Amino acid sequence: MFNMLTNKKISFIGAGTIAESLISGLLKGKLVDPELIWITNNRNAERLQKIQKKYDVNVTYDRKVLLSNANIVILAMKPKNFTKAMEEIKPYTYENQLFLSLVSVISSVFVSKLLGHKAPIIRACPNTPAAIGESATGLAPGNYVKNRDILIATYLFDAIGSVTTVTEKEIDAVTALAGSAPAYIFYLIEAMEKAGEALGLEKEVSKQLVVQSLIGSTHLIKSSSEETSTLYKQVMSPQGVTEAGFEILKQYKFQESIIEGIKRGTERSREIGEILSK
Ligand SMILES: NC(=O)C1=CN([C@@H]2O[C@H](COP(=O)(O)OP(=O)(O)OC[C@H]3O[C@@H](n4cnc5c(N)ncnc54)[C@H](OP(=O)(O)O)[C@@H]3O)[C@@H](O)[C@H]2O)C=CC1
Ligand SMILES: O=C(O)[C@@H]1CCC=N1
Repeated sequence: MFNMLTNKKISFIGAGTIAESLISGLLKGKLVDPELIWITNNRNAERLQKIQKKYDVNVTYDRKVLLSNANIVILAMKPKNFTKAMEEIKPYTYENQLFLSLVSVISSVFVSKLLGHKAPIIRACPNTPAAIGESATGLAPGNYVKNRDILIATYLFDAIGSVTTVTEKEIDAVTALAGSAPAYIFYLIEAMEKAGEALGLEKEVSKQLVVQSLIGSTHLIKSSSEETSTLYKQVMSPQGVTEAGFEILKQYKFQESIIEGIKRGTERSREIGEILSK
């Protein structure tokens, strides 16, 4: 299949967790030439050197060099650093560049306002499994986006996992659900590891059992047409081991806490967007 990223210069504003996940996934998938990846950060020169050494990409603090002839600009800084970072790049940005904003809490209207021109903006919320080509990404086309821009963005994120296109109104929920999901899952794994250890199992034995159970369960749910509730009820023998455990989960409102957590995350995403877009 034709590689839509061939010969495209991709410039990253931000060299942190999610930027590295994307770079790792793109290079592992041989989608882009490291020669055409450029990256900067705020001031952590040691971090930039580490990224350059590990991935053989280009690093610079010269925004003009970073952005000259860039086809795709990936905004990967934290919301609190967004405005300053945009002020620094604005003079070197052009309307024919596609902006993929991973700062998914900030509206495309605000991004366009800071750019001061009509470059296409697509809000994207990947997650850290992008590093191994397993991201769950939500894409929300923003301002001045043409079909070709969506095709390129979809191609890029599809190559490092799965992509779902949503509206800008939905991206806050996607950020809280999918962007944060790896943290929720690792938190669950940690709890199950601790349970194993509390019951006298070796830490590594607990981890191996829990992680493989998660891998198996995700593969099973992906290949099954059954309802999720059916899949967990199939495990439960009446008055058995699992049912006894579920009584405690229900007593501690396990599902309610997850639902409320993701709702709060969605709220927080909207709050940050509103605060920063003033
Ligand atoms: N982490 C995740 O799983 C996900 C994160 N996101 C979003 O991605 C964005 C980045 O998150 P994450 O990677 O975790 O954050 P990190 O803190 O790991 O990385 C942020 C990066 O932005 C850089 N930066 C700060 N100010 C500037 C500036 N003025 N110019 C250029 N670069 C700058 C930092 O540089 P320095 O180190 O020098 O300060 C750092 O490299 C956030 O908006 C987050 O909401 C979205 C989905 C998932
Ligand atoms: O926690 C955060 O704000 C970012 C967005 C989703 C994952 N990390």
